[in-house]
Amino acid sequence: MALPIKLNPELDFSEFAQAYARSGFAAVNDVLVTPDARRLHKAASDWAEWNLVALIEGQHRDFVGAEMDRLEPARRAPFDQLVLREAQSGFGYLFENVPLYDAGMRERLTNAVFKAAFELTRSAAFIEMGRALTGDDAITFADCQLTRYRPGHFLTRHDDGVEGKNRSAAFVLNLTRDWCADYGGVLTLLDEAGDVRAGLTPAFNRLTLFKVPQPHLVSVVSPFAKGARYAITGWFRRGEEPAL
Ligand SMILES: O=C(O)CCC(=O)C(=O)O
Ligand SMILES: [Fe+2]
Repeated sequence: MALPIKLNPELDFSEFAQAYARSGFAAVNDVLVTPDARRLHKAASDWAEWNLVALIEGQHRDFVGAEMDRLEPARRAPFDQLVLREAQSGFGYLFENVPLYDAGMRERLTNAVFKAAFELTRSAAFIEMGRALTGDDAITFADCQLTRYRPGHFLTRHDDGVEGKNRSAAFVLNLTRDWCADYGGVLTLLDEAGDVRAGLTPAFNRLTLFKVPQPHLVSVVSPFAKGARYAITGWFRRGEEPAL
């Protein structure tokens, strides 16, 4: 069992709650105790068993990331074409993940640090933080995944509103180091006209929270990005937690 991963006890959420109420989003720096954020970043950057997830012909698909990396270019190209076609036609994505919530709930997380991160998102302190930041006392639980975006990965415009999921707010606990906007992977919030309301460049140990539904995207990671964009992304949800 790894040590727990803890929220920074020095944070006062009230000023962020005001920003959230005013603009529908807020960014909280240093959200985790720093050594815990470092531990999580190290576990993610050492991890070799990522799923590659993509939307293909309207279906969510999961692949073994390491196997996809080993494909010869001629065999990989048709896959990439399908992924790009999806993005052209409206909604598409390509990135890697560890399904923290789905695997955690089934007790299938093998990595002790990821398990500690899952436990954090199950804790009363985490749900309390969601309530305090959003002002939504109806929040009862959170679900999430760990994600890695490498060059060429993206998530096109969508609003996170899914019938029956009761999502109050989306959160992105960013764990990316040594990044800048030029590298892409920017969480981009849009207005109704499609103009950019806010661009949140990946930053280590920063939590971004935004109201659902709200149009947003993760910009494509550039070919010259160094390293990868790591984040735990998920939702604070209302009501009864669905059975597995
Ligand atoms: O990683 C992010 O910044 C946002 C991810 C997102 O929008 C989603 O998973 O729905
Ligand atoms: Fe989203």
